[in-house]
Amino acid sequence: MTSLTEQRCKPCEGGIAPLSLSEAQSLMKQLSDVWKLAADGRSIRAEWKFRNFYHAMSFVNAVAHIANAEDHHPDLEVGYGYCRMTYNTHAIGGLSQNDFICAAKVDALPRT
Ligand SMILES: C[C@H](O)[C@H](O)[C@H]1CNC2=NC(N)=NC(=O)C2=N1
Repeated sequence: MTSLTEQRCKPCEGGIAPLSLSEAQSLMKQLSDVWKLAADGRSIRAEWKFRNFYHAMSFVNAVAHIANAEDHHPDLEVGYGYCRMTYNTHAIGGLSQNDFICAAKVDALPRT
């Protein structure tokens, strides 16, 4: 199995089925415990705490780099000392492999 961090997102503009709940549950095993699968299986969500605003923004900038490189973009809430992040694939109204690839790459970022 190729690890998620070694995979690249594929452009998605619809036309594929979202991952089933059991497919999503299986991919969750490759992510860190910070990621939670929504009860409806349509998104994944994580929250981190940081020392201050600057550290949160530094993390979010690294996430922006991943989003740009993969052309797949999280929904973000960021403020003093925290960041909350949701991935889903808007084009299909649910989860795709792209969401898990990006979440794994976020997991691999250094944390300060
Ligand atoms: C072609 C390109 O992959 C799409 O426009 C992308 C861009 N980023 C995206 N990000 C997310 N989260 N969902 C999408 O459906 C999506 N679509």
